[in-house]
Amino acid sequence: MAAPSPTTTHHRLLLPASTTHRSAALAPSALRLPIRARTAHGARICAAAAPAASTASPPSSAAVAVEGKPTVLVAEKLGAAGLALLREFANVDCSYGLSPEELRAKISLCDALIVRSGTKVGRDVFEASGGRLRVVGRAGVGIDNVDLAAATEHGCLVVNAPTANTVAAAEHGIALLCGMARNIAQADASLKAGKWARNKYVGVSLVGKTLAILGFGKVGSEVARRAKGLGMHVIAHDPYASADRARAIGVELVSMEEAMTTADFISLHMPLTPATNKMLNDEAFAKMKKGVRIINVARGGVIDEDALVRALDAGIVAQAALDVFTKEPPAADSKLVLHENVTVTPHLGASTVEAQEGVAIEIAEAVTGALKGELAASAVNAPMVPAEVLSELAPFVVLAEKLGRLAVQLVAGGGGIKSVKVTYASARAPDDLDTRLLRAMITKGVIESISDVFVNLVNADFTAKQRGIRISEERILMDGSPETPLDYIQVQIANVESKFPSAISESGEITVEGKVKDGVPHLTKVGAFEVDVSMEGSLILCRQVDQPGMIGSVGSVLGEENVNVSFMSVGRIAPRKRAVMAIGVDEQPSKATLTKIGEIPAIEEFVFLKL
Ligand SMILES: NC(=O)c1ccc[n+]([C@@H]2O[C@H](COP(=O)([O-])OP(=O)(O)OC[C@H]3O[C@@H](n4cnc5c(N)ncnc54)[C@H](O)[C@@H]3O)[C@@H](O)[C@H]2O)c1
Ligand SMILES: O=C(O)[C@H](O)COP(=O)(O)O
Repeated sequence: MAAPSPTTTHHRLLLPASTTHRSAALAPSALRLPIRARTAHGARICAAAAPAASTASPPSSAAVAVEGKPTVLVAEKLGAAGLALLREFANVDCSYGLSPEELRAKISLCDALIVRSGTKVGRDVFEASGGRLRVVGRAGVGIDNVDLAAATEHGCLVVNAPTANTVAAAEHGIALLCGMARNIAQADASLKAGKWARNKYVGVSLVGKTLAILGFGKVGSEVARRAKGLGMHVIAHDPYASADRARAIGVELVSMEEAMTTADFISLHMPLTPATNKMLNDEAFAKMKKGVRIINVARGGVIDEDALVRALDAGIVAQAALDVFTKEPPAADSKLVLHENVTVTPHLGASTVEAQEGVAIEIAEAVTGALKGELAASAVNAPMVPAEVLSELAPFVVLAEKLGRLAVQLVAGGGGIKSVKVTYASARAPDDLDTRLLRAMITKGVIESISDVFVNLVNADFTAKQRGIRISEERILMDGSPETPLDYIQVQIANVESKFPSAISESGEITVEGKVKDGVPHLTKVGAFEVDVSMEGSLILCRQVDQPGMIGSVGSVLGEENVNVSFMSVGRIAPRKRAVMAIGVDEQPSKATLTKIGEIPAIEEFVFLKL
């Protein structure tokens, strides 16, 4: 029998560069998420080689880049405390005000990018990064300036800083509300222009008026609390908010219709999404009470700005106070900005000293954590797996990837895989076992073995779908203690031929099964044959006639080439019939040695696999 050529894999590290040894996969560091790719830290980092930043930039702080450290490009102003945190871990290149071309040119030298709302991180940026960019940190809440789909497709994690600027944005909303009601900005400008126009700037009172909050999230609820303190009647519309939470603040959740028709003031606090884009349009303004006043510290795009100008001109909207615009900065001749009944600020909602320090720390922690391979609590394009779940699943994560890699190496030809079925056997109730990470790792094991695509938790599902591979999951409820999350994991690949036909189960799929024993992943089943080998190093699977001396024959062929056998296990259907022998080896045997094994008369088929 001709020896099969050793199967090569494209395994890339899941682990930080400091834990590159294979056995480290079982160390606590293995808990770290497979976010980072291609260990960019091996790559040469030289900010000086990057194109010069625009003249608006401060001197590059990564001028003395340390080799082996990741590079973080900070493209917009970030608080000092955040920069200090970043510098402890990475080469930090502060290049503010880059043009899109400059950003594209620089990005292939960066492992992470930090932006605020002023930098568009589109598909072009991910494409230009050449796969090196692993994390985009949005130093703020709104992520509408980041192409999340493109980030996901490129396996790039996007994290934001969701909490640190909440109060600042709410305070700015209240400032705009009060300032608008009392014409503060207009009166200030008028007095400075030498006028004393007391009659012109008579305001309206807030007490007893109805404020409708659209988007009752973090900022919306903080605005509500403060508005209640001003004696306003506060209602809110948010299809996803809990009525209990609203009630606790003394706010009634209402329909969009009711909010539109009853409010004296409307304050916007929803994210910009396809669903909220131009939510306030001609139709919405037509429903509003004549003389309504609008505050927007959310995103300009949630208002149809031309429709707002029409509503202002028609007197439907008495006044508007706007911090955000569809296009920022807006055109110098913007009718909306120049409208006498409109008060504007240049996107200052998050701009307090305190909020910016907080945001900088929040995003620096999220980005460095992600670069270290940890799951970020503020990830916006990856499923969140709580730390305790991650900790107990750690050895199963390793097992899952190895089973995926093993199963795919058993496929004759490697391509043409359409369906992978994963079975999790556990004593836990289905809703008590989070399998997303395991599924991602099996996908990684399968796809990285047959392609050059890098797979991580961010892009696993997308990559499988893109390659037309359906990953289905099934649960088997076992008797026993739910203490251990899983008894075994089985991976099956259907409708393919195998280069080791004994791996095909009775139901016709390539089947491998594994368990974790003492924290170490073990292969426990191949096809219908039960084996038990630790999944380390490489593996030779032989199917032979069950007869004395087989272990010795194979062992001595390996011994002749000084290949160390780490484990050996024989699974058989019945004595003296067929058996499958699984042999773990520390070194890769040469082709000649594999040929010799194939020539042992009782050996009917065999395969060499990398784990
Ligand atoms: N001007 C600024 O500087 C500034 C500062 C912070 C936040 N923001 C903006 O404010 C937005 C809200 O921030 P947050 O921290 O409160 O976010 P959040 O996620 O806590 O709240 C957003 C709320 O909007 C709701 N929502 C979604 N779709 C909706 C719809 N169609 N109608 C009504 N409500 C809807 C969500 O259910 C959620 O409760 C951000 O997305 C950001 O764009 C602006
Ligand atoms: O979404 C946000 O967090 C705010 O709009 C703040 O944006 P900024 O970071 O550009 O000030």
